[in-house]
Amino acid sequence: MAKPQPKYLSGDAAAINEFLDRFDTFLFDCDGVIWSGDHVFERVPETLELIRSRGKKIIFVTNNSTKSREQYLSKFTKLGIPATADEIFGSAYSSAIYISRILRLQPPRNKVFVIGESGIENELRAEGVPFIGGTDPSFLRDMTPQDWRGIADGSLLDPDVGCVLAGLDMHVNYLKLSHALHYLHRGAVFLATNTDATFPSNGSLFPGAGSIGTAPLAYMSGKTPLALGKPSQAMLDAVEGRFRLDRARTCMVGDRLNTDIQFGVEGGLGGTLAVLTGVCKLGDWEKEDAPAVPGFYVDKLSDLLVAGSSSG
Ligand SMILES: O=C(O)[C@H](O)[C@H](O)COP(=O)(O)O
Ligand SMILES: [Mg+2]
Repeated sequence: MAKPQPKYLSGDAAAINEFLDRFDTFLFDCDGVIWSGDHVFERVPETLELIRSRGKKIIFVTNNSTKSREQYLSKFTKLGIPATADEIFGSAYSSAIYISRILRLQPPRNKVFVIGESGIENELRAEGVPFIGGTDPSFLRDMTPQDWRGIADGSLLDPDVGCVLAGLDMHVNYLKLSHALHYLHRGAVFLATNTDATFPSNGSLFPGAGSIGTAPLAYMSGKTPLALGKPSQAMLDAVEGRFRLDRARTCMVGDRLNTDIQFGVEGGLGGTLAVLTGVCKLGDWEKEDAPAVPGFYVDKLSDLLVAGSSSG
């Protein structure tokens, strides 16, 4: 059976108006759609304003765990993109609420060992979840003979660690991974904020969270983490619960087939829009092993601007 073909919208004002009229809520991915690093794609702020002016709800759903909602709000503000902290739902937040409200680790083994940046730490702190590792400077160094011995005999390990959470860590090293491995050996729950293989930034691709922490730890421990970012339906359920989404009137906009588009398709959302400014390239969805096919696609997000402020 022929694969469904996504509808190309760029340059077609009537089709874009019809597309926008189908949805009340737009879930926007960030890296590769809104920006690439600190570079905001052309006319993205106007495009978001157009969508708001048509009475649509906007929610930013990012797998990037390096920032908390508050830290993202600062980035949006710094880059001149109107947004509120309430509209931001990141994988660091998704992971923190999963740990505090669903996993509910019981003391004393309720501490999290973090492979990741301050975004995870800030969201865990906001949920009252204790943690170690992460950006702690005492982990940003080479292994010493004491480390080898102390990790092996457990004297350097914290007995209260009951979970290892792995995200995008720009400072990962042998010491952190060694601690994480030994906590997993001791039965700690293995979670990942997301498993993206690459990270789109500065117009190119860099190592992603999945390649930095999650995959190496899974390989060395023989364990598979529970991933809490897109395409995880646990994240969509959390977004739905938080924002009272009508899935049929909701569209996921993203640059990656095996996170954003798969998230929307498996979640039964009314639509998915692929944007070709990030990871996904034209026709990737036609490949035999494509994880999902978007309903629509555009070359860049601002192509939606031809619609104009009033519906068709
Ligand atoms: O490696 C990562 O964590 C991802 O590449 C990055 O987070 C993607 O973020 P998103 O496109 O979901 O905003
Ligand atoms: Mg993206």
